[in-house]
Amino acid sequence: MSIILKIKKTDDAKDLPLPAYMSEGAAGMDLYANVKEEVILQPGEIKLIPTGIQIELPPNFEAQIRPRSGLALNYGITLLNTPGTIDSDYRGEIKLIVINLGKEAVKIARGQRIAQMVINQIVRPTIVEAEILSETKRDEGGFGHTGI
Ligand SMILES: O=c1ccn([C@H]2C[C@H](O)[C@@H](COP(=O)(O)OP(=O)(O)OP(=O)(O)O)O2)c(=O)[nH]1
Repeated sequence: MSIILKIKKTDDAKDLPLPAYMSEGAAGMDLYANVKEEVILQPGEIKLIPTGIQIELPPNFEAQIRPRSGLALNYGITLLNTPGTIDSDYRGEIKLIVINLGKEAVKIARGQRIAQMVINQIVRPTIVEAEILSETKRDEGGFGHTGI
């Protein structure tokens, strides 16, 4: 399926590249850190890192912002709320809630590829309150009920 994703750079990010897919089959496009100068994240520290982009998704689509595995494995850098949800009616700058779960301080430079964004189609069902739900063999069993 091919859709259009409109991306607007914020005024302070005109020099950064547009997000891009880094390989032919990449699911996520990499997002850049729109920080004025280098930011240091101490172990355990959380910072809101702007990406310099605002987007317009078609209705019934969402964007998920996710960590990059290399940064997670090598530095313990991840997104606290992964996957972050970007709603189709959100027009603000996309920002990343970045946390350093590693043991060392980590530097984030301007223009660094800090996270990735995956576009998904979503289903918004009509919500119906019900007193009775259909019976199943599993019934209320869960949380390892079929064995570990
Ligand atoms: O990591 C994130 C998560 C969200 N957003 C933006 C886009 C999203 O559409 C909006 C609201 O996010 P969410 O629904 O997760 O936040 P909320 O805490 O439920 O706030 P709201 O009441 O504004 O929906 O904030 C980001 O830029 N980064």
